[in-house]
Amino acid sequence: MAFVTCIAPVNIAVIKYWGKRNEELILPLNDSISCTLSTEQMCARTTVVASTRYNENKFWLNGKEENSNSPRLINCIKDIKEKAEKVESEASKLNVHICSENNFPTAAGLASSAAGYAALIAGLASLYGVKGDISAIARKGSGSACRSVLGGWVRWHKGELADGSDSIATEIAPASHWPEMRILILVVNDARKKHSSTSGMKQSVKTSAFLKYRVEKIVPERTDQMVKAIKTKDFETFAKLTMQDSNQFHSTCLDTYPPIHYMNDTSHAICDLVHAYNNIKGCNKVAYTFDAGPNACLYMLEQDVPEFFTLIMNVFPSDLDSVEYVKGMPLKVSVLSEQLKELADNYRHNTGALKYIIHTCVGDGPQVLREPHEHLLDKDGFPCKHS
Ligand SMILES: Nc1ncnc2c1ncn2[C@@H]1O[C@H](COP(=O)(O)OP(=O)(O)OP(=O)(O)O)[C@@H](O)[C@H]1O
Ligand SMILES: C[C@@](O)(CCOP(=O)(O)OP(=O)(O)O)CC(=O)O
Repeated sequence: MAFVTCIAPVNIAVIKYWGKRNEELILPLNDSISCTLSTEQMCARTTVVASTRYNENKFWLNGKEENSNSPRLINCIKDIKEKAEKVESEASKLNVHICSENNFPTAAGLASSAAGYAALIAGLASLYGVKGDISAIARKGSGSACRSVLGGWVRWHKGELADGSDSIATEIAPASHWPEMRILILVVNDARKKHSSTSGMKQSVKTSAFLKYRVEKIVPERTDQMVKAIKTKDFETFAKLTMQDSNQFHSTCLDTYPPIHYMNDTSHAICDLVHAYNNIKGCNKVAYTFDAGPNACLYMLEQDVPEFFTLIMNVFPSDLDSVEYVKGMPLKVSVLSEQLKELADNYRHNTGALKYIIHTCVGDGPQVLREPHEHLLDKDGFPCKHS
């Protein structure tokens, strides 16, 4: 029995995917662009094993057995096996046991499905010796997952073909291209969200005329501008486009009937604080973006992190000790100017408005882990006691 364990990253879109033209093949209405986050802080870890001894596929997620017959999982396994047959992989004829864990909240609008399906498909591809593009298969698990099979800055092309074979992800620039880029995730709520992205976007496609306008008129131009801003490392433009696109995505949700609200009062307060801070600094130093949940993902350059982090700590005080409140890469505090102290006083929230903060950076795509102790399945193919 060959075991493969793979870790895969989260990605956060700066041009959002919202709306499908084909539900089954998961084909989007528009191109989208994302940044892959480092797996050092947030990742899905998945172990896969194939054996003649298994009479069915099995799947465990975060220690609990899940349905292994969901159409998305079945489609992904079928597609990767078809590719594996072409390279005459013997293992591809067998059933598989899959065990996965996320080291961050699942289904809370922090892209767990993206990291999870990327880890699964990258793991199966390694098990079966499949080479070449795997983004089109990951896409069938969850649309945004196709962007997590690559590192750095990634574009998911909507594609034109009816079979979806050209709806794939490609790299705009590797993680090393913009090494100063940092990401602060402000976790407002890490509970499972009420409206899934899948059902939310379906309702938007059905009812929002604004979505049609966004897809036809706004995104094509904005995507080109975003590619240029990333390639030239133009933070000012990158930040403006990122915030505008997040706002437009959430406006589309509001234009959906019945309306969908993913952001809450704390999320809106974070937007206001970012704009007030940028205003004081005289340029865009920080950009926010929100996925299908209230949690803020803030992009900024390394040199600006200490000051903005100090401002956040003043605006959103916490009872937690610093290890619990601030996770990920180390963070330094700095001295605030009188003007920023006044800003903090004006925006101060009650203790506990933010649950915690994750500090991370741009990272690479999925990686296969070689050490046996890193597997989540034991020698018989069942979850290890510690997992
Ligand atoms: N590690 C994983 N392996 C396989 N599937 C996973 C994994 N993590 C999450 N999923 C699947 O993704 C579902 C959650 O997806 P959902 O889109 O609701 O939330 P999210 O991905 O965290 O948020 P969003 O896509 O809005 O950022 C889970 O219920 C599960 O089916
Ligand atoms: C708001 C988003 O995060 C939506 C992600 O949607 P999903 O990829 O989770 O949806 P499905 O394809 O139905 O699985 C924006 C984005 O990541 O581009």
